[in-house]
Amino acid sequence: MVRLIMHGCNGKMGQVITRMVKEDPEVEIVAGVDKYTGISNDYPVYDEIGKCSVEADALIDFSNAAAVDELLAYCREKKLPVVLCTTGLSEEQLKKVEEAAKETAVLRSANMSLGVNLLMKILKDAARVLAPEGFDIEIVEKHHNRKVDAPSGTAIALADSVNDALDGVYSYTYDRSRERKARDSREIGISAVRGGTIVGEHEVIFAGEDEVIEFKHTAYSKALFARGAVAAAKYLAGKPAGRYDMSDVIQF
Ligand SMILES: NC(=O)c1ccc[n+]([C@@H]2O[C@H](COP(=O)([O-])OP(=O)(O)OC[C@H]3O[C@@H](n4cnc5c(N)ncnc54)[C@H](O)[C@@H]3O)[C@@H](O)[C@H]2O)c1
Ligand SMILES: O=C(O)C1=N[C@H](C(=O)O)CCC1
Repeated sequence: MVRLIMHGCNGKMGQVITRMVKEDPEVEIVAGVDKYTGISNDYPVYDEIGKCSVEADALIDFSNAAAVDELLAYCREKKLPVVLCTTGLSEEQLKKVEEAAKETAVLRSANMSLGVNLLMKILKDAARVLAPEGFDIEIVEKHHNRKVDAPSGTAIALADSVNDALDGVYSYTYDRSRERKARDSREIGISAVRGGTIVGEHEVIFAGEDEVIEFKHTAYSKALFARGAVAAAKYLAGKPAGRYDMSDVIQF
C-alpha cells in the first residue's frame, strides 16, 4: 500500500484524486494539506504543510505556485518523494525544484495525461522536419475561467519540447499587441483562451506555405490528470533522489 499526502486536497484536482483513491486498493491518502479547510475528508487535513507529521511514501501536489517553496523545503527535509503538478512556477522556483531533486525524488509534469506526453514526443519529429522547411509554429491553449496562470504549463512544456528538438534557438511570444512588426521565423507564438468549464485544449500549429498541420489534444475530464498523478506517485514511492518525468512512468 502506497501512503499518500495530498497537497491541495480541497481543490478541484485534490477532490478528484480523493474520490479516485477510494477505489484503488494499492494507495491510501493518509493526510491532506489545504489552506481552505471547509470540506470534510476521511483523512486528517492540515492548513499548512509544516504542521503535517504523518508518515507517507509520496506526496501529490495540485495547489498554487505560491505554496511550492514551502512544499519543496518540507519534501527535502523529510526525503519525501513528490509529484509536482502545480503550474505557473517562476524561474527561481524551477531552480529550487532542481535543488530539491538532489535530496529526494521529484517528478514535475505540467500535464499528467498519456496523450500530451505522447504529443511532446511526436512534436519533436514534426518540428525537425517542418521548421527547416519554413513552417511557423504557434500554440493555442484553452482552459476554464478559474485558471490563474497563463499560458498553461502544458503550452510551455509543448513549446519546450519543440524548441529542444530545434537546438533551443526559438524564443516565445506571448503578446503581439505591443509591437507592430511581422513575426520572426524563430519564434513560437503562445496564446491563451479562458472561459467556462473547458478542462484543457492544446493545439500546436505548424503553418507553412500553402499547407498547415495541426496537432490537438483535448482533455474531457480532470480524472485524466488524476489517473496520471496517482500512477506517478506509485512509481515514485521508494525511488532514490533525482529528477523524474512522466516518460519514466508511461511506457510508450
Ligand atoms: N499537471 C497537471 O496535469 C495539472 C492538471 C490540472 C491542474 N494542474 C495545476 O494544478 C494546480 C491546481 O489546480 P486545481 O484546478 O486543483 O486548482 P484549485 O484552485 O481548485 O485547487 C488548489 C487548492 O490548493 C489550495 N492551496 C492554495 N495555496 C495553498 C497552500 N499554501 N497550502 C495548501 N493548499 C493551498 C487551495 O486552497 C485549493 O484548494 C494549478 O496550478 C493547475 O494549473 C496541473
Ligand atoms: O486546469 C488546469 O489548471 C490545468 N492546468 C495544467 C496546465 O497549466 O497545463 C494542465 C491542464 C489543466
